[in-house]
Amino acid sequence: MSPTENGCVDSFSVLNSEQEVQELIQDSLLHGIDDHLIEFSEALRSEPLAVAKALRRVTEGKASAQAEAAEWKRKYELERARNLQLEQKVLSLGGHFSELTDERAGNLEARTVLSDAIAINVSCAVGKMISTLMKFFGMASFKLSWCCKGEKSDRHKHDIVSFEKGNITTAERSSKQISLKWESPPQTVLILTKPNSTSVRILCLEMVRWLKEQKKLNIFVEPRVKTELLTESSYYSFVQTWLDDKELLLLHTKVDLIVTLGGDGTVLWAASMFKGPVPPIVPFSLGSLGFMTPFYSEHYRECLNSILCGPISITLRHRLQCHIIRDEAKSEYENEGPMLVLNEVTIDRGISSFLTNLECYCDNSFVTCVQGDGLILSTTSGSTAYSLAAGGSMVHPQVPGILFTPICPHSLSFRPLILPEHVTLRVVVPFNSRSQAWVSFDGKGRKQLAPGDALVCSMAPWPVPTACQVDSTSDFLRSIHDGLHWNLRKTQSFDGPRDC
Ligand SMILES: NC(=O)c1ccc[n+]([C@@H]2O[C@H](COP(=O)([O-])OP(=O)(O)OC[C@H]3O[C@@H](n4cnc5c(N)ncnc54)[C@H](O)[C@@H]3O)[C@@H](O)[C@H]2O)c1
Ligand SMILES: Nc1ncnc2c1ncn2[C@@H]1O[C@H](COP(=O)(O)OP(=O)(O)OP(=O)(O)O)[C@@H](O)[C@H]1O
Repeated sequence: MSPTENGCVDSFSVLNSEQEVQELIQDSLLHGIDDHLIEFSEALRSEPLAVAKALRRVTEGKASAQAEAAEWKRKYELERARNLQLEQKVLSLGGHFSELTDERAGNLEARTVLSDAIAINVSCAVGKMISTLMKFFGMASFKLSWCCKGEKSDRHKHDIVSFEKGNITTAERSSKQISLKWESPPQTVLILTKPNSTSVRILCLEMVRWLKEQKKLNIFVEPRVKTELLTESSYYSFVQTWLDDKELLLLHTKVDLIVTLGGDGTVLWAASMFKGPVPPIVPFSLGSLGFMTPFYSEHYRECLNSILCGPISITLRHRLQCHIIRDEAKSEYENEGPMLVLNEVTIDRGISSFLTNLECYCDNSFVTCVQGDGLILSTTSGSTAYSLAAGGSMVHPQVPGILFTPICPHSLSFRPLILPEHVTLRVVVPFNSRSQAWVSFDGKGRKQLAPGDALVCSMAPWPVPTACQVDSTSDFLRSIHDGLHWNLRKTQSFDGPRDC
Protein backbone atom coordinates (compact mmCIF):
# COMPACT_ATOMS: atom_id res chain seq x y z
CA MET A 1 0.00 0.00 0.00
CA SER A 2 1.22 3.46 -0.75
CA PRO A 3 0.82 6.44 1.56
CA THR A 4 -1.22 9.37 0.24
CA GLU A 5 0.04 12.96 0.29
CA ASN A 6 -1.18 13.58 3.81
CA GLY A 7 0.56 10.47 5.05
CA CYS A 8 -2.50 8.20 5.27
CA VAL A 9 -2.51 4.76 3.74
CA ASP A 10 -4.84 4.53 0.74
CA SER A 11 -6.76 1.34 1.43
CA PHE A 12 -8.33 1.37 -2.08
CA SER A 13 -4.99 1.28 -3.82
CA VAL A 14 -5.10 -2.53 -3.75
CA LEU A 15 -8.13 -2.50 -6.08
CA ASN A 16 -7.37 -2.37 -9.75
CA SER A 17 -10.12 -0.24 -11.24
CA GLU A 18 -12.76 2.28 -10.36
CA GLN A 19 -15.40 -0.30 -11.30
CA GLU A 20 -14.08 -2.72 -8.68
CA VAL A 21 -14.26 -0.02 -6.04
CA GLN A 22 -17.87 0.79 -6.98
CA GLU A 23 -18.80 -2.88 -6.80
CA LEU A 24 -17.21 -3.21 -3.39
CA ILE A 25 -19.07 -0.18 -2.03
CA GLN A 26 -22.45 -1.30 -3.43
CA ASP A 27 -21.92 -4.78 -2.08
CA SER A 28 -21.14 -3.74 1.49
CA LEU A 29 -23.93 -1.15 1.54
CA LEU A 30 -26.54 -3.65 0.37
CA HIS A 31 -25.44 -6.27 2.89
CA GLY A 32 -25.61 -3.71 5.72
CA ILE A 33 -29.07 -2.49 4.65
CA ASP A 34 -30.36 -6.06 4.19
CA ASP A 35 -29.36 -7.05 7.71
CA HIS A 36 -30.99 -3.98 9.26
CA LEU A 37 -34.18 -4.38 7.21
CA ILE A 38 -34.62 -7.99 8.28
CA GLU A 39 -34.13 -7.07 11.98
CA PHE A 40 -36.48 -4.11 11.65
CA SER A 41 -39.33 -5.98 9.94
CA GLU A 42 -39.14 -8.76 12.53
CA ALA A 43 -39.38 -6.23 15.36
CA LEU A 44 -42.26 -4.45 13.60
CA ARG A 45 -44.22 -7.69 13.31
CA SER A 46 -43.81 -8.73 16.95
CA GLU A 47 -43.84 -5.32 18.77
CA PRO A 48 -45.42 -2.69 16.47
CA LEU A 49 -46.32 -0.21 19.27
CA ALA A 50 -42.94 -0.41 20.99
CA VAL A 51 -41.16 0.15 17.66
CA ALA A 52 -43.33 3.17 16.84
CA LYS A 53 -42.64 4.66 20.30
CA ALA A 54 -38.91 4.04 19.99
CA LEU A 55 -38.85 5.69 16.55
CA ARG A 56 -40.66 8.76 17.89
CA ARG A 57 -38.26 9.02 20.85
CA VAL A 58 -35.24 8.80 18.54
CA THR A 59 -36.63 11.52 16.25
CA GLU A 60 -37.47 13.84 19.18
CA GLY A 61 -34.11 13.22 20.85
CA LYS A 62 -32.24 13.88 17.64
CA ALA A 63 -34.12 17.12 16.99
CA SER A 64 -33.47 18.51 20.47
CA ALA A 65 -29.81 17.44 20.38
CA GLN A 66 -29.43 19.15 17.01
CA ALA A 67 -31.06 22.34 18.31
CA GLU A 68 -28.84 22.27 21.39
CA ALA A 69 -25.72 21.71 19.29
CA ALA A 70 -26.65 24.53 16.91
CA GLU A 71 -27.22 26.95 19.80
CA TRP A 72 -23.97 25.95 21.44
CA LYS A 73 -22.06 26.33 18.17
CA ARG A 74 -23.54 29.81 17.67
CA LYS A 75 -22.42 30.91 21.16
CA TYR A 76 -19.00 29.37 20.70
CA GLU A 77 -18.43 31.09 17.38
CA LEU A 78 -19.49 34.46 18.77
CA GLU A 79 -17.06 34.00 21.65
CA ARG A 80 -14.26 33.14 19.28
CA ALA A 81 -14.98 36.24 17.24
CA ARG A 82 -14.91 38.30 20.44
CA ASN A 83 -11.57 36.78 21.44
CA LEU A 84 -10.12 37.63 18.06
CA GLN A 85 -11.37 41.19 18.41
CA LEU A 86 -9.76 41.40 21.86
CA GLU A 87 -6.44 40.19 20.51
CA GLN A 88 -6.60 42.74 17.70
CA LYS A 89 -7.41 45.42 20.28
CA VAL A 90 -4.29 44.53 22.27
CA LEU A 91 -2.23 44.77 19.09
CA SER A 92 -3.68 48.12 18.08
CA LEU A 93 -3.30 49.42 21.65
CA GLY A 94 0.35 48.44 21.33
CA GLY A 95 0.68 50.53 18.20
CA HIS A 96 -0.89 53.49 19.95
CA PHE A 97 1.28 53.03 23.03
CA SER A 98 4.44 52.98 20.95
CA GLU A 99 3.70 56.48 19.66
CA LEU A 100 3.19 57.79 23.14
CA THR A 101 5.71 56.26 25.46
CA ASP A 102 9.25 55.21 26.01
CA GLU A 103 11.99 54.20 23.63
CA ARG A 104 11.28 50.48 24.04
CA ALA A 105 7.63 50.57 23.25
CA GLY A 106 8.36 50.05 19.56
CA ASN A 107 9.14 46.47 20.42
CA LEU A 108 5.52 45.68 21.13
CA GLU A 109 4.73 44.02 17.89
CA ALA A 110 7.85 41.91 17.93
CA ARG A 111 7.18 40.83 21.52
CA THR A 112 3.58 39.98 20.75
CA VAL A 113 4.60 37.95 17.77
CA LEU A 114 7.25 36.25 19.90
CA SER A 115 4.81 35.31 22.62
CA ASP A 116 2.35 34.10 20.02
CA ALA A 117 5.03 31.78 18.82
CA ILE A 118 5.59 30.38 22.31
CA ALA A 119 1.87 29.89 22.75
CA ILE A 120 1.31 28.00 19.57
CA ASN A 121 4.54 26.07 19.54
CA VAL A 122 8.17 26.48 18.67
CA SER A 123 8.82 26.88 15.01
CA CYS A 124 12.38 27.38 13.89
CA ALA A 125 11.52 29.56 10.91
CA VAL A 126 9.26 31.83 12.96
CA GLY A 127 11.88 31.87 15.72
CA LYS A 128 14.54 33.16 13.36
CA MET A 129 12.29 35.87 12.00
CA ILE A 130 11.32 36.98 15.51
CA SER A 131 14.87 37.05 16.79
CA THR A 132 15.88 39.30 13.88
CA LEU A 133 12.99 41.64 14.73
CA MET A 134 13.88 41.63 18.43
CA LYS A 135 17.52 42.40 17.74
CA PHE A 136 16.44 45.25 15.52
CA PHE A 137 14.31 46.77 18.28
CA GLY A 138 16.85 46.19 21.08
CA MET A 139 14.70 43.84 23.22
CA ALA A 140 16.03 40.66 24.79
CA SER A 141 15.10 37.87 22.47
CA PHE A 142 15.20 34.17 23.17
CA LYS A 143 14.57 30.87 21.52
CA LEU A 144 12.69 27.89 22.92
CA SER A 145 13.55 24.42 21.80
CA TRP A 146 12.83 20.84 22.72
CA CYS A 147 15.97 18.91 23.53
CA CYS A 148 16.75 15.38 24.57
CA LYS A 149 19.79 13.52 25.82
CA GLY A 150 22.29 12.69 23.12
CA GLU A 151 20.55 14.61 20.38
CA LYS A 152 22.52 17.56 19.03
CA SER A 153 19.76 19.02 16.91
CA ASP A 154 17.32 21.25 18.78
CA ARG A 155 14.76 21.03 16.00
CA HIS A 156 11.41 19.83 17.32
CA LYS A 157 10.15 16.73 15.52
CA HIS A 158 6.47 16.98 14.71
CA ASP A 159 5.88 13.59 13.13
CA ILE A 160 5.16 11.43 16.13
CA VAL A 161 3.33 8.77 14.13
CA SER A 162 4.61 7.11 10.99
CA PHE A 163 3.16 4.57 8.56
CA GLU A 164 5.53 1.94 7.30
CA LYS A 165 3.95 -0.55 4.91
CA GLY A 166 0.60 -0.07 6.61
CA ASN A 167 1.98 -0.51 10.13
CA ILE A 168 1.48 2.41 12.49
CA THR A 169 4.47 3.21 14.69
CA THR A 170 5.17 6.04 17.06
CA ALA A 171 8.35 7.54 15.76
CA GLU A 172 9.21 10.43 18.01
CA ARG A 173 7.77 11.70 21.27
CA SER A 174 7.30 15.44 21.56
CA SER A 175 7.32 15.73 25.34
CA LYS A 176 10.97 16.54 25.81
CA GLN A 177 12.45 19.15 28.06
CA ILE A 178 11.98 22.68 26.76
CA SER A 179 15.03 24.90 26.87
CA LEU A 180 15.19 28.69 26.64
CA LYS A 181 18.28 30.28 25.13
CA TRP A 182 18.69 34.04 25.24
CA GLU A 183 19.68 35.46 21.87
CA SER A 184 20.29 38.86 23.42
CA PRO A 185 20.65 39.51 27.14
CA PRO A 186 17.55 40.33 29.20
CA GLN A 187 17.30 43.98 30.16
CA THR A 188 14.20 44.36 32.28
CA VAL A 189 13.00 42.34 35.26
CA LEU A 190 9.62 42.50 36.98
CA ILE A 191 9.75 41.54 40.66
CA LEU A 192 6.46 40.40 42.22
CA THR A 193 6.23 39.89 45.96
CA LYS A 194 3.85 38.31 48.46
CA PRO A 195 2.35 41.17 50.53
CA ASN A 196 2.73 41.61 54.31
CA SER A 197 5.85 39.49 54.70
CA THR A 198 8.92 40.95 56.38
CA SER A 199 11.31 38.35 54.97
CA VAL A 200 10.01 38.98 51.44
CA ARG A 201 10.30 42.76 51.87
CA ILE A 202 13.92 42.51 53.06
CA LEU A 203 14.87 40.16 50.23
CA CYS A 204 13.17 42.43 47.70
CA LEU A 205 15.19 45.49 48.86
CA GLU A 206 18.42 43.52 48.55
CA MET A 207 17.59 41.93 45.20
CA VAL A 208 16.52 45.21 43.58
CA ARG A 209 19.82 46.84 44.60
CA TRP A 210 21.88 43.86 43.36
CA LEU A 211 20.07 43.62 40.01
CA LYS A 212 20.49 47.36 39.42
CA GLU A 213 24.10 47.75 40.56
CA GLN A 214 25.65 44.43 39.56
CA LYS A 215 23.51 43.45 36.57
CA LYS A 216 22.56 46.91 35.27
CA LEU A 217 18.96 45.84 34.74
CA ASN A 218 15.79 47.93 34.60
CA ILE A 219 13.40 46.98 37.37
CA PHE A 220 9.62 47.00 37.48
CA VAL A 221 7.56 46.36 40.63
CA GLU A 222 3.88 46.69 41.56
CA PRO A 223 2.71 50.21 42.58
CA ARG A 224 2.34 48.97 46.21
CA VAL A 225 5.96 47.77 46.26
CA LYS A 226 7.28 50.98 44.70
CA THR A 227 5.68 52.92 47.57
CA GLU A 228 7.24 50.51 50.09
CA LEU A 229 10.67 50.89 48.50
CA LEU A 230 10.47 54.67 48.45
CA THR A 231 9.39 54.69 52.10
CA GLU A 232 12.57 52.76 52.82
CA SER A 233 14.86 55.13 50.88
CA SER A 234 14.76 57.61 48.02
CA TYR A 235 17.63 55.55 46.50
CA TYR A 236 14.96 53.31 44.92
CA SER A 237 13.50 56.07 42.76
CA PHE A 238 14.90 54.32 39.62
CA VAL A 239 12.40 51.52 40.09
CA GLN A 240 9.56 51.63 37.55
CA THR A 241 5.89 50.73 37.87
CA TRP A 242 2.62 51.21 35.97
CA LEU A 243 -0.18 53.68 36.51
CA ASP A 244 -3.32 51.97 35.28
CA ASP A 245 -4.81 48.82 33.74
CA LYS A 246 -4.05 50.03 30.25
CA GLU A 247 -0.32 50.10 31.01
CA LEU A 248 -0.59 46.80 32.87
CA LEU A 249 -2.09 45.25 29.74
CA LEU A 250 1.12 46.10 27.89
CA LEU A 251 3.56 45.01 30.57
CA HIS A 252 4.58 41.89 28.64
CA THR A 253 6.01 44.14 25.97
CA LYS A 254 8.47 45.71 28.42
CA VAL A 255 9.48 42.87 30.69
CA ASP A 256 11.98 40.15 29.75
CA LEU A 257 11.79 38.14 32.97
CA ILE A 258 9.56 37.92 36.05
CA VAL A 259 10.91 37.06 39.50
CA THR A 260 8.38 36.00 42.15
CA LEU A 261 9.13 36.10 45.87
CA GLY A 262 6.50 34.12 47.79
CA GLY A 263 4.71 30.80 47.55
CA ASP A 264 2.59 29.15 44.86
CA GLY A 265 -0.03 31.86 45.41
CA THR A 266 2.45 34.49 44.19
CA VAL A 267 3.07 32.50 40.99
CA LEU A 268 -0.72 32.31 40.50
CA TRP A 269 -0.85 36.07 41.11
CA ALA A 270 1.89 36.69 38.55
CA ALA A 271 0.10 34.56 35.95
CA SER A 272 -3.21 36.33 36.61
CA MET A 273 -1.63 39.72 35.83
CA PHE A 274 -1.00 38.63 32.23
CA LYS A 275 -4.18 38.07 30.22
CA GLY A 276 -2.15 37.28 27.11
CA PRO A 277 1.50 36.27 26.66
CA VAL A 278 3.53 35.75 29.84
CA PRO A 279 7.31 36.36 30.05
CA PRO A 280 9.37 33.57 31.67
CA ILE A 281 8.90 33.40 35.47
CA VAL A 282 11.67 32.59 37.98
CA PRO A 283 9.82 31.60 41.17
CA PHE A 284 11.74 31.85 44.49
CA SER A 285 10.31 29.89 47.37
CA LEU A 286 9.22 31.94 50.38
CA GLY A 287 6.06 30.05 51.20
CA SER A 288 5.14 26.81 52.95
CA LEU A 289 4.76 24.23 50.13
CA GLY A 290 6.21 25.52 46.87
CA PHE A 291 5.09 23.17 44.08
CA MET A 292 5.78 25.82 41.50
CA THR A 293 8.63 27.61 43.32
CA PRO A 294 11.79 25.51 42.89
CA PHE A 295 14.39 28.23 43.59
CA TYR A 296 15.89 28.81 47.03
CA SER A 297 15.97 32.49 47.98
CA GLU A 298 19.24 32.07 49.95
CA HIS A 299 21.05 31.40 46.67
CA TYR A 300 19.31 34.05 44.59
CA ARG A 301 22.57 35.56 43.22
CA GLU A 302 23.85 32.26 41.79
CA CYS A 303 20.38 31.37 40.49
CA LEU A 304 19.83 34.69 38.76
CA ASN A 305 23.37 34.74 37.37
CA SER A 306 22.74 31.41 35.72
CA ILE A 307 19.22 32.38 34.53
CA LEU A 308 20.46 35.63 33.00
CA CYS A 309 23.13 33.74 31.05
CA GLY A 310 20.86 30.84 30.07
CA PRO A 311 20.03 28.36 28.75
CA ILE A 312 17.13 27.70 31.13
CA SER A 313 15.01 24.58 31.39
CA ILE A 314 11.39 25.65 31.17
CA THR A 315 8.07 24.13 32.17
CA LEU A 316 5.39 25.47 29.84
CA ARG A 317 2.36 25.43 32.13
CA HIS A 318 -0.94 25.37 30.28
CA ARG A 319 -3.76 27.63 31.37
CA LEU A 320 -7.51 27.32 30.97
CA GLN A 321 -9.60 30.12 29.58
CA CYS A 322 -13.12 30.45 30.91
CA HIS A 323 -16.20 32.38 29.85
CA ILE A 324 -19.46 32.78 31.68
CA ILE A 325 -22.44 32.68 29.34
CA ARG A 326 -25.36 34.39 31.06
CA ASP A 327 -28.83 33.15 30.23
CA GLU A 328 -30.16 36.68 30.65
CA ALA A 329 -27.54 38.30 28.42
CA LYS A 330 -29.20 40.34 25.67
CA SER A 331 -26.08 40.24 23.53
CA GLU A 332 -22.85 38.26 23.56
CA TYR A 333 -21.05 41.32 24.92
CA GLU A 334 -22.89 40.95 28.25
CA ASN A 335 -21.17 37.62 28.87
CA GLU A 336 -17.99 37.54 30.96
CA GLY A 337 -14.46 36.48 30.09
CA PRO A 338 -12.03 35.31 29.24
CA MET A 339 -10.76 34.52 32.75
CA LEU A 340 -7.45 32.64 32.66
CA VAL A 341 -6.47 30.13 35.33
CA LEU A 342 -3.18 28.39 35.98
CA ASN A 343 -4.52 25.94 38.59
CA GLU A 344 -8.23 25.44 38.19
CA VAL A 345 -11.73 26.80 37.84
CA THR A 346 -14.12 25.56 40.51
CA ILE A 347 -17.92 25.48 40.40
CA ASP A 348 -19.36 24.80 43.84
CA ARG A 349 -22.47 25.20 45.94
CA GLY A 350 -21.08 28.20 47.85
CA ILE A 351 -23.20 28.93 50.93
CA SER A 352 -26.16 26.93 49.64
CA SER A 353 -27.01 23.81 51.61
CA PHE A 354 -28.43 22.05 48.52
CA LEU A 355 -26.51 19.66 46.29
CA THR A 356 -25.10 21.22 43.15
CA ASN A 357 -26.80 20.11 39.98
CA LEU A 358 -24.35 20.75 37.17
CA GLU A 359 -24.90 19.47 33.65
CA CYS A 360 -21.55 18.90 31.95
CA TYR A 361 -20.87 18.70 28.23
CA CYS A 362 -17.63 17.97 26.41
CA ASP A 363 -17.63 19.26 22.80
CA ASN A 364 -21.44 18.95 22.80
CA SER A 365 -21.47 15.38 24.12
CA PHE A 366 -23.23 15.02 27.43
CA VAL A 367 -20.69 13.94 30.07
CA THR A 368 -22.61 13.72 33.33
CA CYS A 369 -24.60 15.62 35.92
CA VAL A 370 -22.61 16.55 39.03
CA GLN A 371 -24.67 16.21 42.18
CA GLY A 372 -22.49 16.94 45.17
CA ASP A 373 -20.46 19.88 46.43
CA GLY A 374 -19.17 20.88 43.02
CA LEU A 375 -16.73 20.32 40.22
CA ILE A 376 -13.09 21.25 39.57
CA LEU A 377 -11.77 21.74 36.04
CA SER A 378 -8.04 21.75 36.55
CA THR A 379 -4.87 22.12 34.53
CA THR A 380 -2.14 19.57 35.07
CA SER A 381 -0.20 22.21 37.07
CA GLY A 382 -3.25 22.49 39.32
CA SER A 383 -3.45 18.71 39.69
CA THR A 384 -1.42 18.90 42.91
CA ALA A 385 -3.67 21.62 44.37
CA TYR A 386 -7.44 21.56 45.01
CA SER A 387 -8.06 18.75 42.51
CA LEU A 388 -5.67 16.51 44.44
CA ALA A 389 -7.55 17.26 47.69
CA ALA A 390 -10.78 16.22 45.92
CA GLY A 391 -9.32 12.86 44.85
CA GLY A 392 -7.93 13.75 41.41
CA SER A 393 -4.73 12.21 40.12
CA MET A 394 -1.41 14.04 40.19
CA VAL A 395 -0.27 14.73 36.63
CA HIS A 396 3.11 15.97 35.37
CA PRO A 397 2.61 19.67 34.52
CA GLN A 398 3.93 19.21 31.00
CA VAL A 399 1.17 16.71 30.11
CA PRO A 400 -1.46 18.59 28.10
CA GLY A 401 -4.88 17.77 29.49
CA ILE A 402 -7.85 18.96 31.53
CA LEU A 403 -8.74 17.26 34.80
CA PHE A 404 -12.44 16.78 35.52
CA THR A 405 -12.66 16.23 39.27
CA PRO A 406 -15.91 16.19 41.26
CA ILE A 407 -16.00 17.61 44.81
CA CYS A 408 -17.71 15.21 47.24
CA PRO A 409 -20.03 13.66 44.63
CA HIS A 410 -23.09 11.99 46.15
CA SER A 411 -22.55 8.81 44.20
CA LEU A 412 -20.38 5.75 44.71
CA SER A 413 -19.17 5.52 41.16
CA PHE A 414 -18.05 9.00 40.18
CA ARG A 415 -14.31 8.69 39.41
CA PRO A 416 -12.30 11.71 38.24
CA LEU A 417 -11.48 12.00 34.53
CA ILE A 418 -8.59 13.44 32.54
CA LEU A 419 -9.65 14.82 29.16
CA PRO A 420 -7.46 15.78 26.18
CA GLU A 421 -6.29 19.35 25.81
CA HIS A 422 -8.32 20.17 22.70
CA VAL A 423 -11.81 19.76 24.16
CA THR A 424 -14.21 22.52 25.13
CA LEU A 425 -16.11 21.89 28.34
CA ARG A 426 -19.43 23.45 29.22
CA VAL A 427 -20.96 23.33 32.68
CA VAL A 428 -24.59 24.45 32.86
CA VAL A 429 -26.73 25.19 35.90
CA PRO A 430 -30.03 23.74 34.67
CA PHE A 431 -33.34 25.56 35.15
CA ASN A 432 -34.55 22.83 37.49
CA SER A 433 -31.58 23.35 39.84
CA ARG A 434 -32.61 24.00 43.46
CA SER A 435 -30.00 26.69 43.94
CA GLN A 436 -27.44 28.91 42.29
CA ALA A 437 -23.82 27.81 41.87
CA TRP A 438 -20.59 29.72 42.40
CA VAL A 439 -17.53 29.79 40.21
CA SER A 440 -14.01 30.80 41.29
CA PHE A 441 -10.75 31.16 39.38
CA ASP A 442 -7.57 29.89 41.06
CA GLY A 443 -9.49 30.31 44.31
CA LYS A 444 -10.33 33.94 43.59
CA GLY A 445 -12.90 36.21 41.92
CA ARG A 446 -16.06 34.35 42.98
CA LYS A 447 -19.05 34.84 40.68
CA GLN A 448 -22.59 33.55 40.93
CA LEU A 449 -24.10 31.28 38.28
CA ALA A 450 -27.89 31.46 38.10
CA PRO A 451 -30.05 28.68 36.61
CA GLY A 452 -29.58 28.83 32.84
CA ASP A 453 -26.05 30.25 33.10
CA ALA A 454 -23.08 28.27 31.81
CA LEU A 455 -19.33 28.19 32.23
CA VAL A 456 -17.37 27.40 29.08
CA CYS A 457 -13.78 26.33 29.45
CA SER A 458 -10.99 25.36 27.06
CA MET A 459 -7.19 25.39 26.91
CA ALA A 460 -5.84 28.95 26.60
CA PRO A 461 -3.35 29.82 23.88
CA TRP A 462 -1.10 31.57 26.44
CA PRO A 463 0.89 29.20 28.67
CA VAL A 464 2.95 30.28 31.67
CA PRO A 465 6.67 29.52 31.18
CA THR A 466 8.30 28.85 34.57
CA ALA A 467 12.04 28.28 34.96
CA CYS A 468 13.12 24.91 36.36
CA GLN A 469 15.76 24.33 39.00
CA VAL A 470 16.86 21.10 37.25
CA ASP A 471 14.25 20.12 34.65
CA SER A 472 10.47 19.69 34.49
CA THR A 473 10.42 16.09 35.67
CA SER A 474 13.01 16.36 38.46
CA ASP A 475 11.33 19.50 39.79
CA PHE A 476 7.88 17.87 39.70
CA LEU A 477 9.07 14.73 41.48
CA ARG A 478 10.98 16.76 44.06
CA SER A 479 7.88 18.86 44.76
CA ILE A 480 5.64 15.85 45.40
CA HIS A 481 8.31 14.20 47.57
CA ASP A 482 9.21 17.30 49.58
CA GLY A 483 5.81 19.01 49.55
CA LEU A 484 3.48 16.06 50.07
CA HIS A 485 5.82 13.32 51.35
CA TRP A 486 4.34 11.23 48.56
CA ASN A 487 4.46 7.50 49.31
CA LEU A 488 6.74 8.01 52.29
CA ARG A 489 7.02 4.77 54.23
CA LYS A 490 9.66 3.30 56.46
CA THR A 491 11.58 0.67 54.49
CA GLN A 492 10.91 -2.89 55.67
CA SER A 493 13.96 -4.43 57.33
CA PHE A 494 15.88 -7.24 55.65
CA ASP A 495 15.80 -9.58 58.67
CA GLY A 496 12.63 -11.62 58.96
CA PRO A 497 10.76 -14.21 56.92
CA ARG A 498 11.44 -14.31 53.16
CA ASP A 499 11.01 -16.51 50.09
CA CYS A 500 14.16 -18.42 49.75
N1 LIG B 1 -8.96 21.85 49.77
C1 LIG B 1 -7.93 22.35 49.14
O1 LIG B 1 -6.89 21.73 48.96
C2 LIG B 1 -8.04 23.71 48.57
C3 LIG B 1 -9.14 24.51 48.84
C4 LIG B 1 -9.20 25.77 48.25
C5 LIG B 1 -8.17 26.22 47.41
N2 LIG B 1 -7.11 25.42 47.19
C6 LIG B 1 -6.04 25.80 46.27
O2 LIG B 1 -5.48 27.03 46.59
C7 LIG B 1 -5.16 27.67 45.37
C8 LIG B 1 -4.99 29.12 45.60
O3 LIG B 1 -3.74 29.26 46.23
P1 LIG B 1 -3.41 30.52 47.14
O4 LIG B 1 -1.98 30.44 47.51
O5 LIG B 1 -3.92 31.74 46.46
O6 LIG B 1 -4.33 30.25 48.38
P2 LIG B 1 -3.89 29.83 49.85
O7 LIG B 1 -3.01 30.88 50.42
O8 LIG B 1 -5.14 29.46 50.57
O9 LIG B 1 -2.97 28.54 49.62
C9 LIG B 1 -3.47 27.31 49.22
C10 LIG B 1 -2.41 26.22 49.29
O10 LIG B 1 -2.43 25.54 48.05
C11 LIG B 1 -1.11 25.37 47.59
N3 LIG B 1 -1.07 25.38 46.14
C12 LIG B 1 -1.41 26.37 45.29
N4 LIG B 1 -1.19 25.99 44.02
C13 LIG B 1 -0.68 24.74 44.08
C14 LIG B 1 -0.26 23.81 43.11
N5 LIG B 1 -0.34 24.06 41.81
N6 LIG B 1 0.21 22.60 43.52
C15 LIG B 1 0.26 22.31 44.83
N7 LIG B 1 -0.13 23.14 45.81
C16 LIG B 1 -0.61 24.35 45.43
C17 LIG B 1 -0.34 26.55 48.15
O11 LIG B 1 1.04 26.22 48.24
C18 LIG B 1 -0.99 26.73 49.50
O12 LIG B 1 -0.34 25.96 50.48
C19 LIG B 1 -6.33 27.34 44.48
O13 LIG B 1 -6.00 27.46 43.12
C20 LIG B 1 -6.63 25.93 44.89
O14 LIG B 1 -5.99 24.99 44.07
C21 LIG B 1 -7.03 24.17 47.73
N1 LIG C 1 1.73 40.51 44.66
C1 LIG C 1 0.61 40.11 45.25
N2 LIG C 1 -0.43 40.95 45.41
C2 LIG C 1 -1.57 40.56 46.02
N3 LIG C 1 -1.75 39.34 46.51
C3 LIG C 1 -0.77 38.46 46.38
C4 LIG C 1 0.48 38.79 45.75
N4 LIG C 1 1.28 37.71 45.78
C5 LIG C 1 0.58 36.75 46.40
N5 LIG C 1 -0.64 37.18 46.75
C6 LIG C 1 -1.67 36.42 47.46
O1 LIG C 1 -1.20 36.13 48.76
C7 LIG C 1 -1.64 34.85 49.15
C8 LIG C 1 -0.50 34.04 49.75
O2 LIG C 1 0.56 33.98 48.84
P1 LIG C 1 1.52 32.74 48.72
O3 LIG C 1 0.77 31.51 48.43
O4 LIG C 1 2.58 33.13 47.76
O5 LIG C 1 2.16 32.66 50.15
P2 LIG C 1 1.98 31.57 51.26
O6 LIG C 1 0.53 31.32 51.47
O7 LIG C 1 2.78 32.04 52.42
O8 LIG C 1 2.73 30.35 50.62
P3 LIG C 1 2.19 28.88 50.36
O9 LIG C 1 1.11 29.06 49.35
O10 LIG C 1 3.37 28.14 49.83
O11 LIG C 1 1.71 28.36 51.64
C9 LIG C 1 -2.23 34.19 47.90
O12 LIG C 1 -3.61 34.13 48.04
C10 LIG C 1 -1.86 35.09 46.77
O13 LIG C 1 -2.89 35.21 45.81
